[in-house]
Amino acid sequence: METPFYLYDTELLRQTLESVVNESKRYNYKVHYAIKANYDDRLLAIIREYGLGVDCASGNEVQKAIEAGFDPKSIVYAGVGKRDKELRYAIEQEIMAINCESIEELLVLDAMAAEAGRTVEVALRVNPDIDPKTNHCIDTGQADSKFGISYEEILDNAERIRSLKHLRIVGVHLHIGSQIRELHVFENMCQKVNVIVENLERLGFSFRFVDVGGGLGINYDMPENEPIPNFASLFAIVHNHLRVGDREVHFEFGRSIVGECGELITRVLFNKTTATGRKLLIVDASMTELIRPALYGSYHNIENITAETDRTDKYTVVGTACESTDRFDENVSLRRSVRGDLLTIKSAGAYGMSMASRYNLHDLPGAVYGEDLM
Ligand SMILES: Cc1ncc(COP(=O)(O)O)c(C=O)c1O
Ligand SMILES: N[C@@H](CCCC[NH3+])C(=O)O
Repeated sequence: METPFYLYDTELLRQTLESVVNESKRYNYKVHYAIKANYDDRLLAIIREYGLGVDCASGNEVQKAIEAGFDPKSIVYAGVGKRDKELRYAIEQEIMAINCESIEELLVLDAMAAEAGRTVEVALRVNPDIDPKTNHCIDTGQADSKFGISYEEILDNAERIRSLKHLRIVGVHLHIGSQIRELHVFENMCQKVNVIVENLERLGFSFRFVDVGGGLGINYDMPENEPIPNFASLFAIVHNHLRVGDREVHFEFGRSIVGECGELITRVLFNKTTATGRKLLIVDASMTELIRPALYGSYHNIENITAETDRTDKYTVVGTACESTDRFDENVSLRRSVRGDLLTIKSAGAYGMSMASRYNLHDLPGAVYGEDLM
């Protein structure tokens, strides 16, 4: 296989899915997979075997999930800016719920549902105003965020929302952010959700489910120490703090399902030293295969997997794209690396391939699956 390529440990994916399914069963929680994290066909086929639903962020993602064999009734669709054709497609497919993120979207959807002669099941995506203590680039539930409708705006419009004849408001949805490692944040989230749900039900809403989103973080620093994320702890927090009544509880995990099972394999092209003395290791991958370091300053653990020496050097690992932020890490200690060596960039299964681009007309990377190597 030509480098760079993604290598997926399908056995680890299966173990991760087993863990999330077994832990969620204890409380009867329903788990959706956030397909934006990685929509590779082979991975989707495995995820489907474990009975997860799908959380989508575009009409094309809904279509992909349906083509991959997921039951439309197990698909939810959120997004601040759904185009008319995407809303119409979701109505047609009769998915589990369209998660609306503005009052205007609710009004437009109601009119479209009327036109289609349907009643559409909807969840209100609430912005709970919570600091998820993660990288600010990937938080989604603070007051000023573009995501969700503020609780106050829902209260002000409660009557109007309830009067929409072609929508059945069946759920409350929220997602406070991604790569959350401080799990106590979810405790605050549950307390806010309790107030929101109970007050809205007092106003006459009746919710079949509460969807608390995804966000469970993975261990980018030391992936070997924690290959499977701690679903049990998150579920226990939600169990202890969310007042559920007879409502279903749904989750939407992306990174925690596929993050650790993928790595990006890249080859060293050149060594060079800048005039300031910085040792650059130029590899054949770039931000076009894995944009997270360039986009958010995110850290991924890197290792030289073919070096023949144990002596190390400090490198700045940079990619081939014509952008100065195209670097994977700075001042990283690696076994002494020469042209032709292979490096692995770890924990790249989520938001790696799915965010790849063809900038500089780069080819998209291929994929290799562990189960084919046995
Ligand atoms: C609405 C929604 N649900 C689920 C997810 C999945 O999040 P994560 O990959 O952090 O589990 C995201 C992405 O952050 C999202 O925006
Ligand atoms: N793509 C992001 C997270 C955003 C997830 C979707 N809201 C990442 O790589 O961390």
